[in-house]
Amino acid sequence: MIEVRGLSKRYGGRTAVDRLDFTVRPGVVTGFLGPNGAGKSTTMRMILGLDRPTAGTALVGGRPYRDLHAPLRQVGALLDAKAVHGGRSARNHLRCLAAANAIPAGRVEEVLAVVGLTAVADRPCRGFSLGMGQRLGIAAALLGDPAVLIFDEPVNGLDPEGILWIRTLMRNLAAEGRTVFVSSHLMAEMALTAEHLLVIGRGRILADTGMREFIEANSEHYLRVRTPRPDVLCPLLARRGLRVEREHGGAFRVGGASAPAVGELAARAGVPLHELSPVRASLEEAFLRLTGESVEYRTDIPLEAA
Ligand SMILES: Nc1ncnc2c1ncn2[C@@H]1O[C@H](COP(=O)(O)OP(=O)(O)OP(=O)(O)O)[C@@H](O)[C@H]1O
Repeated sequence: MIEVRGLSKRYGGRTAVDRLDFTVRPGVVTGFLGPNGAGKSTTMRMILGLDRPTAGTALVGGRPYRDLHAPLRQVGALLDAKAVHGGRSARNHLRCLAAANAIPAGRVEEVLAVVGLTAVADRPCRGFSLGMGQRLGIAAALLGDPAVLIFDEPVNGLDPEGILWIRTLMRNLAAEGRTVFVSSHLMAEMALTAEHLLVIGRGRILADTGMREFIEANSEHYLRVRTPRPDVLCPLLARRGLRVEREHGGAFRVGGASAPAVGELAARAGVPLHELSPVRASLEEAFLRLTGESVEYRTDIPLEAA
């Protein structure tokens, strides 16, 4: 379990993390989602004792990180996969970490097998691809068989096979009863991986909710309607209490009605329809709406044109 209370971090006059309160529970993958610069890495670094909070506390298994007796056995983290000495082999890198943390050498072979690096374990890490580097970072995180795992943007730059592998691994680790806390700025990826969701924007928590609840609350259904006679159809729909909004490109967005109902209404009024399609707003749109005010670096391109 990770417990964060009133956690804040200021850099000079700038607040990176602003009085965060949340709990990350075991047994599920918890996604930590926010746009660039939202404060995800800073929060994770404070949980891991790498940054000192300006205020508040972060506890791992009931203690601050610096008070853990055998940190690598209690919490494993993937922060920066490139933080490995390039001349060293994967096996040697993991053996050094194991020796420094009183972890049996046999565990190195186990984690190499889990991440699929056994065949290349004696090659120097400098020749590793991005995906292999991520796998090595994850092997190091798993080395102490910890109950808590923290992954900062683990799928960044990976190919679809690597993404699928990490997603499955995280879900399996959670199914074993571990606490799995993973950051991302990609809503669609999180929707496939996490069961619980923490959304952060400008250092503040914007949502702390089950993924299913988030999807249900934010997956808006509507119909996209195109007609050469909007002057007839739109007032007809509005009179029935339906929400009608004009979209870019001349189509209309109709909420609160089924496609057959709108089709029959149009037919009875003799209005031709050029399009009548059910649409489900993407989770990415819901995420952008939620964090829209908190994005640090924005362009002024409207959502639908982007
Ligand atoms: N060492 C530092 N000194 C000054 N400002 C910092 C430092 N580290 C982070 N910041 C600032 O704190 C804010 C939060 O940064 P952080 O890296 O935690 O965000 P993030 O959500 O992890 O973003 P990203 O997805 O881009 O990694 C940003 O405005 C960043 O510029």
